[in-house]
Amino acid sequence: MGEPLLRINDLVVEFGRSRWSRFRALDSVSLDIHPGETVGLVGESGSGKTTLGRAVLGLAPVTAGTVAFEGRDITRLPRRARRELANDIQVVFQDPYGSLSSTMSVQEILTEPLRASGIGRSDSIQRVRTLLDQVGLPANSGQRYPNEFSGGQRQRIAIARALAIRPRLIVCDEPVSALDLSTQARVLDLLRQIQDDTGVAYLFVSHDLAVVRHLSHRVAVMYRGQIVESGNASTVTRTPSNPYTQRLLLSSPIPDLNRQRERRMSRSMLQPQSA
Ligand SMILES: Nc1ncnc2c1ncn2[C@@H]1O[C@H](COP(=O)(O)OP(=O)(O)OP(=O)(O)O)[C@@H](O)[C@H]1O
Repeated sequence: MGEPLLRINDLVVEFGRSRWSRFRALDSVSLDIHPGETVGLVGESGSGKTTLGRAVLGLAPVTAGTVAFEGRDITRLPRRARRELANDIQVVFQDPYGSLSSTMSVQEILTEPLRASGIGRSDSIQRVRTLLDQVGLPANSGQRYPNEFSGGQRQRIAIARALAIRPRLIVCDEPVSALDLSTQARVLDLLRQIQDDTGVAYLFVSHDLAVVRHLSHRVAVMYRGQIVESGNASTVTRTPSNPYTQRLLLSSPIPDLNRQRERRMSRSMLQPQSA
């Protein structure tokens, strides 16, 4: 494997002002992500997954360690350099309802990052068309507003926005956990399709081992701010060696999302797919 796209090295994040109230949310975390790779990050609530994603985005108070993107230290970038980095690193959040402005049309939502990166009006219009097509939304979606779409469709809009300026890495923080199972599977398939087409890498945060297995090449398991196990996605999610991962697996047995979806579809005999 060549050079990693992202290298997280011995990262420490602490919250709290005083020495006595300080809480270590990340404790010497190291993780690499390679171009075009999906690394799933699992762990129970409070284990530090979101904090790690936020640290990559420059949104967490890093006490020690480094985050490097394509070999460049991005741990503590000044605001302007961080804004420029948004061309390369984007994010998709969990909540497809709260993460999109309700007063902006889809066209405006998708044009905003294009304009911010200096892309002209006619190129933007063309790019929005391509993005809508890429995420499987109708061509006339641009004139509509987020509240006119379902949760799955909104998440497609959020994915289109993240893709707008062709990032190399997307931090996906629980991007499907607000969606029902069959919609989850379709959005995950979309993320994989986009990765095949564009070579984007994902840091995929989820508490759900089934979701992570569905999409990831490698999986890292977090427990109390540390990565306790990492490796090939199938090995970690089927035959984990760490006792904590084994407990996690027992507490959330993994259904096969595709098989569930097939069962559901054969039951409902192909209702229109709106997600
Ligand atoms: N801004 C903050 N100030 C203080 N503590 C915080 C802050 N953000 C996170 N924490 C703490 O850091 C720990 C890790 O939180 P984090 O949100 O990263 O966990 P998580 O694994 O993503 O959990 P969940 O699956 O519930 O989202 C938790 O104990 C949390 O309370």
